[in-house]
Parts: sequence; C-alpha cells; structure tokens
Amino acid sequence: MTELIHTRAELAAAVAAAPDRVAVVMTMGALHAGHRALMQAARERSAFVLVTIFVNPLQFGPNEDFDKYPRTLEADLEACRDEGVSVVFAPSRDEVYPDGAPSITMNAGALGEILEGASRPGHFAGMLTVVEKLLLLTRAEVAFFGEKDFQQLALIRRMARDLELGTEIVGVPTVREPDGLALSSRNRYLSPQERASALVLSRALREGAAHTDGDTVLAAATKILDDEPGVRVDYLALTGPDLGPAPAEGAARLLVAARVGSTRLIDNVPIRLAPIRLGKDR
Ligand SMILES: Nc1ncnc2c1ncn2[C@@H]1O[C@H](COP(=O)(O)OP(=O)(O)OP(=O)(O)O)[C@@H](O)[C@H]1O
Ligand SMILES: CC(C)(CO)[C@@H](O)C(=O)[O-]
Ligand code: BAL
Repeated sequence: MTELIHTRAELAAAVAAAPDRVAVVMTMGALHAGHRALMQAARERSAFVLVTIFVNPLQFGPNEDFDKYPRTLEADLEACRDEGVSVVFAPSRDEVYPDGAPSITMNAGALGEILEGASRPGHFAGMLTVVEKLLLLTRAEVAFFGEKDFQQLALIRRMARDLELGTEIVGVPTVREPDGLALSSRNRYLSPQERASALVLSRALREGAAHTDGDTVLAAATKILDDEPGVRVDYLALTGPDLGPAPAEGAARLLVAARVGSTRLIDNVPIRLAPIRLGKDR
C-alpha cells in the first residue's frame, strides 16, 4: 500500500513508524521510467521507500517553465504503487517554505557557477536548498539521484560531504528511450518534429564516446550537433568525472545542453580517454 501525505506532521509520523532505513527518491513529478529506476534502486536498499513530489519554485528562473511544468499526481501515484513505494510526500509550497522565501539558502560554490549554473543563475542554490530541507525532513539514510542531471548529482554529493549531512547519496545511470533519447519530464513539451531533432543530443554523445582522444571526442559530437538546424547548443563540454578539467587519460564526462524549439534539454555520457600513442620513430 502506498500512502499519500501532504504535511510535515504526517511525514514525521510516517518516518517515525518506518520499519526499515528511510530511502528517499526526490522528484518534481510527471514520473517516467527514469524515476522508476531510482525507486527500484531504492527498493533494493530498503523496504521503506519514500518519494517526494514537489515542483520547487526556488530553482526556477523568472522566465523558466515553473507554471507550465507538468503536474500529474494521479498517474504519479500509480507509478509509485507499481514500484512498491511506501510513502509519497507531496507538500504544498507553504508546507516546504512556511515563512515564505527563505532568507538563508545554500550556496552552490564554484561548481554551481559552470555549465548549467552559467545558463540558469540561482538554479543550483534553489535546488540544493530544497534537497537539504527534504533530506532533513525525511531523515533520509540514503537518497537516490539520476546521472541524467549529472551536475546536480555532483553538487548534492558535495553538499552532503561538505556539510556532514550523513546521508548516503547514490547515483543511478540514465534511462533512455529505445532510440537513445534520455527520458525527461520535459520531453512531453516536444512536438513530433522536435522529438526527432532532440535525438541529436544522445547521438552526438554516442559518437563522441566512440573516441578516446579529447579533441576527437569533441569534434565528432560537434559535427552531429552542427548538422541539426532545429537544435541550438548551449554547451558541449568534456570534463573530468567530477566536472573538473578533463584528464589526459582515464575517466571523463561529455555533457550537452541544447534548446529544441523552446524546450531546454540536457544529457551526458561517460567517456574513457586513452593515453596518446606516439609512432615508433617519434
Ligand atoms: N532518464 C533518467 N534516468 C535516470 N534518472 C533520471 C532520468 N530523468 C530524471 N531522472 C532523475 O529523477 C530525479 C527527479 O528528476 P525530475 O523530476 O526533475 O525529472 P526530469 O525528468 O529530470 O525532469 P526535467 O525534465 O524537469 O529535468 C532526479 O534525480 C533526476 O536526475
Ligand atoms: C532534486 C529535485 C527533486 C529538487 O527539486 C529536482 O532538482 C529534480 O527533480 O531533479
Ligand atoms: N531535473 C532537474 C531539475 C530542473 O531542471 O529544475
């Protein structure tokens, strides 16, 4: 049985009665198979999985899609029931921010300024603020986040470490459509034609990941993106696995953000860079 609750008092009671460690999956709703993968990973770690559904106003910029963000609570509950979730916490804005906009918020630091942070000022401060509140309110022992939002995951790990939050943060690989498109609640904004154009994001990353030299990785991905007129690239970046500078060899990450029509999408893949091999006479 999945219990739907809305208030802090109900949440405190549910957590106090939890039969196992609290395993949390935080979402903004409009649930899809990517969210379900997080719930399944959580279910493997605990008999008590708690899903939060809250479209956090603090992480949306003034010209972003807060108002039109899909809100599909009935279907979301069905998905949570299917995945054996114990409790769904779907609070109102006042329940999360009883004093209105908080005057003390998280600072996402230098990692919050690059990539997504450069395009969405204030986004990560708002995101970390609500994640920290929800970690504390749910008393989460372990929390699950998708690699699809790779920078978000990196920042949450960093916050948990830097602030000694004591919650284990687990990353879950990106779930994709059979044709490669990363699942995202925002995919439902795409027209059929835009949906076809959006495929170049995953295709570019796949092409890039077929190479092991940094310059070639970027050139291969750029070529695919440049060939699709319906897509405006915000950034294509090759970084280290922690979003620092890309190493000369070993694990790296290739990330992309682009606008398809008016919809902004992100994606990323792991890359393995090989040492440069010199010819025998050089
Ligand atoms: N395709 C996916 N695979 C794995 N995890 C995902 C996927 N999509 C989202 N998640 C994860 O689900 C959690 C909740 O994300 P959210 O509710 O914002 O969904 P979303 O599909 O990313 O939505 P949006 O389109 O708004 O970015 C986050 O940890 C996010 O990384
Ligand atoms: C982690 C999160 C639920 C915080 O609002 C959100 O950023 C998301 O859905 O990825
Ligand atoms: N999926 C990350 C949350 C956001 O885009 O606001």
